[in-house]
Amino acid sequence: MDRRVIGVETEFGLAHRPSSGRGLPPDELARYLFRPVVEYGRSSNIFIPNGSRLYLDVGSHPEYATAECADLMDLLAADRAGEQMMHELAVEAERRIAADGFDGQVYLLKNNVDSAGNSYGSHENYLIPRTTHFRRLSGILLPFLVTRQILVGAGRVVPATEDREAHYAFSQRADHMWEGISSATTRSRPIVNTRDEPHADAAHHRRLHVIVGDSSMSSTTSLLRYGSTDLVLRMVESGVPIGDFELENPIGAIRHVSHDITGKATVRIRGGEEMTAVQLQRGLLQRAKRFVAEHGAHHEHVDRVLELWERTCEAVETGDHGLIDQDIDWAIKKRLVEDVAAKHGIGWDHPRLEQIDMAYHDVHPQRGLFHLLARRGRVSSVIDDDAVTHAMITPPATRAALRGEFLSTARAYGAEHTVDWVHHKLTDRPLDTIMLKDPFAHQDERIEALLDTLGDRSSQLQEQSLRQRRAQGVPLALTEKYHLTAPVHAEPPLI
Ligand SMILES: Nc1ncnc2c1ncn2[C@@H]1O[C@H](COP(=O)(O)OP(=O)(O)OP(=O)(O)O)[C@@H](O)[C@H]1O
Ligand SMILES: [Mg+2]
Repeated sequence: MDRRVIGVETEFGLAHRPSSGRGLPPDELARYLFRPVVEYGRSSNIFIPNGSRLYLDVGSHPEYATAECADLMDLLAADRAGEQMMHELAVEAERRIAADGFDGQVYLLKNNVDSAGNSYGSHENYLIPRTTHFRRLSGILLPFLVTRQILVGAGRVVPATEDREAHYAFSQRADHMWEGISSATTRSRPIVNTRDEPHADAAHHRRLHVIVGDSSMSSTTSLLRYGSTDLVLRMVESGVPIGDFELENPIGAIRHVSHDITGKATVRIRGGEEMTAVQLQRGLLQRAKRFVAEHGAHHEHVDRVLELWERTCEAVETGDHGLIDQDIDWAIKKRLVEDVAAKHGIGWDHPRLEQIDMAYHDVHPQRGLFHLLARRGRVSSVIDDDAVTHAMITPPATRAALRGEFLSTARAYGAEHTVDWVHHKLTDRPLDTIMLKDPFAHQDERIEALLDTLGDRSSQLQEQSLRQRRAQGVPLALTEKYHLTAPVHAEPPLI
């Protein structure tokens, strides 16, 4: 596929720490957090003007699903916009909690395990052609994903268990995966989910749902994560020979690899050969480089992706993690934790280090340790703050742009409406439900015509500036794009 849309869903960890006593129970806290969302959309499961979805499931992990993005930089900005959005909701929740006579701070963590060992996800969605041979896809994709954690894992301080000392692992999610490929997401936690819900024209496309990833704090890590996976998919789709890396036991392998930070752990390829994760990744990287040399780069960041991929393999292989400790989440956090351990003369089993691990993922721009390192210039970045602010209120140039425009316009006119990834409906015109099955199409005459039924948009709608939107008194992502300049149904003139 020449172009691909990608979207990422992130579930966040949530906690309340009052100055004394126990915090609010998780479900109550989640309800506080989502109150502005419910006030905005009368539901805790809504689409918002930047084209994304905010969602509170039965549990208490708020979820943000980015809009479908056709450009990697848009995806990274949309992902970071979700963090910023969650932060603004947390600030508002703290204010409301205080107004109700409680105190304490609200913590939102972009990680994948809480202190009780529960896991929550960061799911990737890739548009793929329906013609992709699923057996071939899984034969290459599974080994890639099982070992991808050495490139883009978020790192984890693992406390001691009966049979293992405390140590540092590549991944947060690895221990929580139970199956290679399956159609269930929650019960069996597969690495790749095959539920067939393409949110596109089912005759031509599928949506590949990757469940295995750790959430990324570093945008450089994100670039490598989505960029390398996209390249592997392109190779599969184009049918070039990639070699046989199929694993004998993917679930055994994913844990084994995660817990050996030396990178020496081997996995068995079906048929007998043993390989380290680095050897396997290097094998795929060599093929990806050859593929790019032969077919050309399909976007401007391909060289950077390949360079990061290579450098990270090198760092794991040589043990010289300094090569990537500004770029790759597990290595950035490992260095941070090691610095603290050295300063205080404590070992991996010290609870303080688990706290540092958690605090790395705190989305609070002042309190979070990743953000602290960013302010000190200790980590690299591939997107800037303005792009993130922009992405909070602006959909990417895909079908999401139509979704955002539809929502913002209907809201300005006070017209009841419903949208999802594909459907657009004004409640009082149910027969005109519009389906947008092409995720790339960001213009559509049917949407324009439907919105025209609401009024003369060019004379009646005024777009709000960023400053005006910030002054609306709600989290930025939930502000109105348009202001209605004149009443729509004017009184009939008096004769
Ligand atoms: N055609 C598509 N191809 C790839 N990704 C898509 C496509 N359409 C939408 N997406 C992305 O897929 C994700 C869907 O998120 P959503 O949480 O709604 O789905 P889900 O995980 O299947 O549902 P749930 O979380 O309710 O189980 C979003 O990030 C969105 O941008
Ligand atoms: Mg989801």
